Amino acid sequence: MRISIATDSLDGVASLIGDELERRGHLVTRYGAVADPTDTDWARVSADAARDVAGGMADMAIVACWTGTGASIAANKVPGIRAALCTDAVTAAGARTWNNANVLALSLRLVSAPTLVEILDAWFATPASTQADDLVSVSYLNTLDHLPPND
Ligand SMILES: O=C(CO)[C@H](O)[C@H](O)COP(=O)(O)O
Repeated sequence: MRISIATDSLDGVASLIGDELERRGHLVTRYGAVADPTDTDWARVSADAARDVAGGMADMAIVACWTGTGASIAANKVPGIRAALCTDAVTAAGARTWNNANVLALSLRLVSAPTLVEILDAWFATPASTQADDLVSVSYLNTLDHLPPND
């Protein structure tokens, strides 16, 4: 797969994300600190990676910051993106199954190297659900991109 990744620092597992993806045979595009250590704007670099997915230049993205919250919020601002902040493999599997998540957001504070491997194992092994109720929910989620606030 083509996977865009972004981090706002080189803390924790930041550098391992791209290395682990390449070890699994994915084609990785790097944004933010993992491309240039001085590029630390979590909002912009997360949106850059998410835009690759929305624009069809990447199949998925992984965005990370210290908490994971800013990275996930920024990615979710990009129309077409369903970013999920995951701290363990069970959450990652659920994000793929129920949310058809196309961006994985990570906390560099919370995710250790072994947990990163578990999360990636679950993320890539789990397809999106084809159950009718899940398809309805994800379809509704996609309409939210185009609704004015409060509608
Ligand atoms: O978690 C984050 C945003 O959600 C950032 O990684 C955090 O704010 C970065 O802090 P600093 O600029 O002090 O390194």
